[in-house]
Amino acid sequence: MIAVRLRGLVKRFGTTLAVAGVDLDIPAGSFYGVVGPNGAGKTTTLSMATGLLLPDAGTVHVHDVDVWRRPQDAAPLLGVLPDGLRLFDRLTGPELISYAGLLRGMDRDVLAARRDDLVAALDLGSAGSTHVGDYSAGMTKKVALACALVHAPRVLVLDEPFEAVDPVSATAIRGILRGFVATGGTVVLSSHVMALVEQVCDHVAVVAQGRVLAAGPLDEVRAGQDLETRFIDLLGGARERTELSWLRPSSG
Ligand SMILES: Nc1ncnc2c1ncn2[C@@H]1O[C@H](COP(=O)(O)OP(=O)(O)OP(=O)(O)O)[C@@H](O)[C@H]1O
Repeated sequence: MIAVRLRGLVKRFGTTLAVAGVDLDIPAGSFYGVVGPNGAGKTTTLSMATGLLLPDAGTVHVHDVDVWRRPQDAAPLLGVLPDGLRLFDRLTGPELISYAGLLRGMDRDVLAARRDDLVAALDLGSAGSTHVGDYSAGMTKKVALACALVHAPRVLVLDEPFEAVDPVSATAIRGILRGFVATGGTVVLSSHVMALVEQVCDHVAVVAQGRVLAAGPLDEVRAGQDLETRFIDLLGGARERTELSWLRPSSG
């Protein structure tokens, strides 16, 4: 069963072809990593896959629901942690989670119980009545993740979920995501940290210049190498380094 099916996705920004025809099948129950260099088109692809950015061409299906034709049916299936998300700065973390649940039309009692569970699981309680606008980058990531989880979606799409998150919280998040996948959920995440992708993901897609260079089960894609080496191979080898000869304290 396919959880997310992307076909022929294209997006241009002016003269920049950010996504140049992406086809991808993300199996249900997989922990899927999307990796690629800066500017590869990961964020643009995930934004189109989750109904946040209108594609110029192509289709997106989440559990056979066409995201762009039936957004109301697709929304309950999806939990999204977008890149650079703007949150309501004047709410506390728990208020923001409640707000996300109310927008989803959740029952208030169910919502209150889940909000408390999420605050405990993601260690957000220590922030007390601090407004989200005053949160650290890692705390912001965690509260945004809580908002993506509160309605118990079937597919989670997370843009750089571990960025700026401390190791203790990262372990907690990994545990939550692994439990979600173990019970039939699907996680799609983008990351620059190959070691993390190798540790948590069972499938991976390598994206560059808006195209998928390789995709499938992790072991197939890395083909006996570690993911970082394979990634650099796929991208045509490490770029030649420009020597910054002026940046040598000893030469001055
Ligand atoms: N709103 C926008 N307007 C103009 N160009 C954009 C916009 N969003 C993305 N781009 C361009 O599209 C290309 C793909 O960007 P995208 O953010 O999808 O890459 P990414 O793989 O997520 O990169 P990173 O790893 O650096 O976050 C880049 O060339 C970027 O400059």
